Amino acid sequence: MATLLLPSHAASHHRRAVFSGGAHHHPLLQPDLLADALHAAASRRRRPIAVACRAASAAARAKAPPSAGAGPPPQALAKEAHKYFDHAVVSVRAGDGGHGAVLNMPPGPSADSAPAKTRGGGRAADKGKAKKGSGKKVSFKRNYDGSVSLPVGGHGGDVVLYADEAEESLLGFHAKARHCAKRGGNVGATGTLSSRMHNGFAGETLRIPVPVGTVVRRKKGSVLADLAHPGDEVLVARGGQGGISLIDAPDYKRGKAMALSPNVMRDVTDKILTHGQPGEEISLELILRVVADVGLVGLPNAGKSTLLSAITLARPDIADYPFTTLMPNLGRLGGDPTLGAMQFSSGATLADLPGLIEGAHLGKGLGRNFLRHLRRTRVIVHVVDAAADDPVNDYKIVRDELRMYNPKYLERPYVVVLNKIDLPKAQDMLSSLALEISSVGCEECHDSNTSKEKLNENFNRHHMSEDDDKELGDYPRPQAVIGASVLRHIGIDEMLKEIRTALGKCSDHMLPGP
Ligand SMILES: Nc1nc2c(ncn2[C@@H]2O[C@H](COP(=O)(O)OP(=O)(O)OP(=O)(O)O)[C@@H](O)[C@H]2O)c(=O)[nH]1
Repeated sequence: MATLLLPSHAASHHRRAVFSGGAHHHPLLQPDLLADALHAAASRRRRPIAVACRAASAAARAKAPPSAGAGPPPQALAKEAHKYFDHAVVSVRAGDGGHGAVLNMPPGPSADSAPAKTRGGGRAADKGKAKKGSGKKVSFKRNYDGSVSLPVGGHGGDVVLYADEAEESLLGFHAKARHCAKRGGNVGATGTLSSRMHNGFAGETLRIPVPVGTVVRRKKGSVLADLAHPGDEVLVARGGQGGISLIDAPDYKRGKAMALSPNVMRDVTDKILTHGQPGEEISLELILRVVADVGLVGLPNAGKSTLLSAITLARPDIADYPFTTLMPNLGRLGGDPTLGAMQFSSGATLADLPGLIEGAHLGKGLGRNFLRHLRRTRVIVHVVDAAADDPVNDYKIVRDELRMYNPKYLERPYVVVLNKIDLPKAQDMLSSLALEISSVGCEECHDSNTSKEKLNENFNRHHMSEDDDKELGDYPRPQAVIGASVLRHIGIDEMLKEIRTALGKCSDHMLPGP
C-alpha cells in the first residue's frame, strides 16, 4: 500500500439565495390614491379594452397546454429515468385575487347618519351607527379615518418551492409540469352593505417540495434560488391582490355616500376595480445538483458502488456489468469525534456517480452531464480498478473527462483508491501503480505551506486563464493513493482517514456558486 500525502486547497460550502417574485400590489388599495384613481378610471372609460384583455387572456389560458413543455412519455420516464431525474421545466401560476363587489347602501337613513370625517376621530365620532326608518340601528366596520370599511377580495395563493429531504429527484415534475395555486375568495356579497360582510378568503399558498440541492432559475434566465439546505424556500409567483368593493348610490344620494366612503362608484367602468388581479405566472427550470461533500468517480465497474456500501449505510445496486449506476447514489459517513466540532465530525455525504468512459464529453456511455453533481463536492475520490489492463490510463481518462467538463474539479483535493487489491494481478502491480499515479500532477500546487493568499491567487489565475491549455500534469497531485479492496474490507480505515483529512483541509474560499 503506498500513500502519498500532499496538501489540499479546495473548499466550498453552499450559498443561499432567496428570490421573491415581483409584487402585484393593487395600487388602488392605498387610501390616498383611491379617490384619484376612481376619478381617473371614470374619465378614461376603458372598459371595453380591459374586458377584451381579460377575455383574451382567459381564452389564451384555456388554450394553453396542461404542461409547460412537451415532456417525455411515461414509458421513457420509467426506462430512462437517469436522463430526466435532475432537470425539469415547470410552469407555475399563482392564484388570482378574489373579486370585490358593488354594494348598495342599506335603505333608510343610514347614509344620512354618515359621520362627518374628523381628523383621526371617525371611530370616536361614531361607531357607524345609523338609524333606519324603522329606528333599528345599522353599524358598519370603519377604517382609521372614519370611512366605512368595504370588504376586499381574497389574495390569490402564492407559489413557493422548498427543499425537502424526502424528495429524491425531479422526475415528478415531468409527469406534472404545471402547478397552479388557488384563487382568492370573492367577497360574499348580498348586494347590500352590512357590518357582517367579510373579506374574501385568501387562497392557500401552494408549497411545492423539491429535492435538496435544486437550483431554481427562470426558464432561459437568471438563477432565482439555490435550495441547497433542507427547508430553504423561494417564493416564485405571488398571488394576485383581491379586488376592492364599491358603493353604488343614485345621483341624489352620492354626496352623502361619498361622505361615508371614498369608494363610491361613479361610472360603470369603475367595476373593473372590483376584479381581482391575476396571479403571477412563470416558467422555471429546475436543476438538481446533489449536495455531497465527497464525489466518487471512476470508470464503470471500478467498484464505486461497492465502496459506498462498504463505508455508509447506502445500498446501491452492485453488479458485474458496466453502468449499474445510472443516477447518483448518496451515503453518509459516520462522524469522526477526533475532528471536533465544525470539522465534519458529524459525518460527510458521499455521492457515487455513474461510471465515466473515454469520450463521455462527446456523449459516449451515459455522457457526462451527471458530472454536474460533482459541483458541490469538496473532495473527489477516484476509484480505479487496480486489476484492470491499464489502471494508470484508466485514471488519466477519468481525470481528463473531469478536466474537459470543468477544470475547477481538478483543483479540488482528491484521493485515489486503487481497488480490488485482493486480486493477485492487482497485488503485483500495486506499488508501481501507486508510484506512477502519485507522480501525475504538479507538486508545488500542493505544498502544505502554501498560504491562503497564494491559494486564492492560484485559484484566480487558474480560472481566469487558459484552463484548456493545461495538461493533467499542471494540476495538483493526489493527496493520497491508497490500495484497497472495498469488497474484502481491506484498506478501508486508511481510506476513510485520508478522506476525512482532505475534508478537514477544505476552506471556504473555493465556494462553488449555484
Ligand atoms: N474482487 C473484487 N471485486 C470488487 C471489489 N469491489 C467491487 N468489486 C466488484 O466489481 C463489480 C463492479 O462493482 P460496482 O461497485 O458495481 O462498480 P461501479 O464502479 O459502481 O460500476 P458502475 O455502476 O458501472 O459505475 C462488482 O461485481 C463488484 O462485486 C473488490 O474490492 N474486489
